[in-house]
Amino acid sequence: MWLLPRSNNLMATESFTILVPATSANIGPGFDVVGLSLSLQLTLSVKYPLSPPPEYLAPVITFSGEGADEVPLDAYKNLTTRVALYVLRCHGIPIFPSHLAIHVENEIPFGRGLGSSGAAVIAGVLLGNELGHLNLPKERLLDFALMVERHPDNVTAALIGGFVGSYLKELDGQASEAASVPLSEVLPEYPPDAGEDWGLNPPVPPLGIGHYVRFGWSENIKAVAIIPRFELSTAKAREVLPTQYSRKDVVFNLQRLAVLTTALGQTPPDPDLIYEAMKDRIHQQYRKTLIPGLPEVTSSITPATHPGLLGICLSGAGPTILALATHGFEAIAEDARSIFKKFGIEIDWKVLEIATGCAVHR
Ligand SMILES: Nc1ncnc2c1ncn2[C@@H]1O[C@H](COP(=O)(O)OP(=O)(O)OP(=O)(O)O)[C@@H](O)[C@H]1O
Ligand SMILES: N[C@@H](CCO)C(=O)O
Repeated sequence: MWLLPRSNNLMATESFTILVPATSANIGPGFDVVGLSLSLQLTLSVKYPLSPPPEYLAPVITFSGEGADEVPLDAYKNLTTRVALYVLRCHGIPIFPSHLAIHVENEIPFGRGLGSSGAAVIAGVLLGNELGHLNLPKERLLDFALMVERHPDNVTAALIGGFVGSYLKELDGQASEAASVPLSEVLPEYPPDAGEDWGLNPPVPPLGIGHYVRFGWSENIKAVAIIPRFELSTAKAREVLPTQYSRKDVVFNLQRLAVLTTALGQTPPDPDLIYEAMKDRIHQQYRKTLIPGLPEVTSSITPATHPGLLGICLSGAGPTILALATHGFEAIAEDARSIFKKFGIEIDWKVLEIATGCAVHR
């Protein structure tokens, strides 16, 4: 019988790749309700030895692409690994495997309304699920994601893929108490050598927080992402929103959203129906103070002036503008560039496909 030398055993590694798409939330009237997965990816390549050397080594993260110059590489500060640790700790696993190496390649710009944080959260939930061999179903993965990112639109679309609508279940007393724990407690920044307190009693998510459905999507429709070269945090873009709305404005959005969820699945898509159905009165008008040029871009670029355009709106919390179109992409984007330029804002633009949801490859 041949025995493998010990050094070969040390080389045996567990490795897998996690892929999560960008997302655009709201699509006009569906504030905190609908999301669309887009063909920009967050990719994690994960590796660790099956028989590590005896001395524990904390995870090493390397990062390339969008956000590389600002993202924390300490696993106890990085959003993705903190979420993974939260999932592990909820299952009684206090630490990452020793000698864990994670390389991140990121195409999703930070703080632009393209779901970078939602993708990071879903990547973290999937990472925890894989490292802990937890085998959690999608519904449970969503519960964990919703404990961290409390609006369901981005994370659900990143998890499920396509054009997705979701709602949060009203929770009973005890469950809603667990779900209302401050984020700082869900994701404490425990240093690797904290010793005694590994925080093994984090608030476990209540079961079945989020519920979703995927709508149809006409394959002729592409998304033009017009991306201003500045960041706007979701937190800041939510602070400017009112806490109460008039019945008129709520009905305005509900009417449009009801039409939009079916209209975007029809072939050929109808620009007259969709352009009006992508208008909003719940969030965009309040965010214009943070995004100079927003109303000018959304009102000047129409199906009449730009053949191929179906509708135009703020992507997520902004500042990216999302134009849905069947053709004429360059004219839409370049005219948006000229308008933004008048407000001193430079942009980049990309034509994106509607993507499938997240995936794990072993
Ligand atoms: N891949 C990542 N790894 C770690 N942290 C990330 C990653 N992507 C985003 N983040 C964190 O999320 C922050 C951006 O989140 P924010 O919610 O403000 O914007 P967004 O998710 O890009 O936009 P929106 O939610 O409107 O689509 C970044 O500044 C960074 O702290
Ligand atoms: N629905 C959220 C999306 C942010 O990612 C918002 O508009 O604030």
